[in-house]
Amino acid sequence: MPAKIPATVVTGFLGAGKTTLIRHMLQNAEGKKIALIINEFGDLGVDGDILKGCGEETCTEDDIVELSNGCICCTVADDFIPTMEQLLARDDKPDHIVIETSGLALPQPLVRAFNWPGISTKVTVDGVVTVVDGRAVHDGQFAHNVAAVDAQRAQDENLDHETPLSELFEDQVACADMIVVNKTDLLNEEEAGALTSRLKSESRDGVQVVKTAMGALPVDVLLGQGIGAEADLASRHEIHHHHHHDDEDDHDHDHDHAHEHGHDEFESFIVARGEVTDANAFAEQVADTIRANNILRLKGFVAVAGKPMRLTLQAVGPRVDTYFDQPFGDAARETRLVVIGEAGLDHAAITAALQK
Ligand SMILES: Nc1nc2c(ncn2[C@@H]2O[C@H](COP(=O)(O)OP(=O)(O)OP(=O)(O)O)[C@@H](O)[C@H]2O)c(=O)[nH]1
Repeated sequence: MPAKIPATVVTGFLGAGKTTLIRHMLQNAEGKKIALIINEFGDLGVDGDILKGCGEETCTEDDIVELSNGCICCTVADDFIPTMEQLLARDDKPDHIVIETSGLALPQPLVRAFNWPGISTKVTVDGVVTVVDGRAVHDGQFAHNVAAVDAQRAQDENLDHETPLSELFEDQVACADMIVVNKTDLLNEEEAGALTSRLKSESRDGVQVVKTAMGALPVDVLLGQGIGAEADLASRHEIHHHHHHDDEDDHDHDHDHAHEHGHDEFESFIVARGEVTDANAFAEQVADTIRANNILRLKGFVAVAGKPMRLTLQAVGPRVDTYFDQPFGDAARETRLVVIGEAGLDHAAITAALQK
């Protein structure tokens, strides 16, 4: 059976920076063929035009599909599923599918749609990325232009118009596998750090919170999370429960000290080593290293003593997946891992921890 095509769901309020982030991703796709499904919201197809205008080989007009029948979570069966089926029936299959939801759709019903027969065997949810307007959320407004969000809500009778924005926001956070705090150019270092800690405490365990401006995140950080969110719906509460975070003082302790004002840079480096004796123990060792060093992604191949096959290792946050993929053949039996994180990673400590 061919491998399932990974699909990333990008959610976040109007104006949070979803289109900006996706555009940056398409322009830096590094040869990945990405198909986009955009859920425009009864408007002029602006996002689609912006993205089609990006002029990259990797995003021809054919690769962009627009849904315009309103809120994606209300029209899953009529609109989203057929669109997805068409995309999957093409000869020229994408390497990755990115779905931009209109700002108000709850991601949960969309994720659930991936369990649909005919879809579930071909696609899997790679991860849900929630983009937040750092400035607006810090200020307790959630969106830059609250009036515009309200107007958007009023346009669609399918949408519940009563739920406060704060609760919709919490639903988006609860469903996220990665939270992108965008617009850090409008926050100072301390504000960005406080917001990051707050979002970490409000999201599920292991969810990554990354800061950026103009959505400028490496494709490797955004895509390839391999979460399989459709199988894990129960943990993504749709119904909002109030959590009390009265531990304001704690914020100082897990404060993320940004190394510079404005947006963070990312870096990656390679750690090589010889064979490992025990695959499971090594996976634990990798998870510990990730936790101790704030690593976003770690992936590569591992040589395990006595095994002719190489072990593929993929980690997103502390979640480490491994599988034997193919024989080493004539290739050197060595372990090579790529470590990705925000700039300032402790190369020496990480290398030592992985070479132990
Ligand atoms: N200052 C600042 N502005 C940004 C940043 N990212 C995006 N913007 C601007 O914010 C506005 C909204 O960005 P979009 O990417 O269109 O936001 P969106 O989430 O796609 O919004 P909709 O498609 O309208 O739901 C645009 O004018 C962007 O140029 C950022 O990091 N900093």
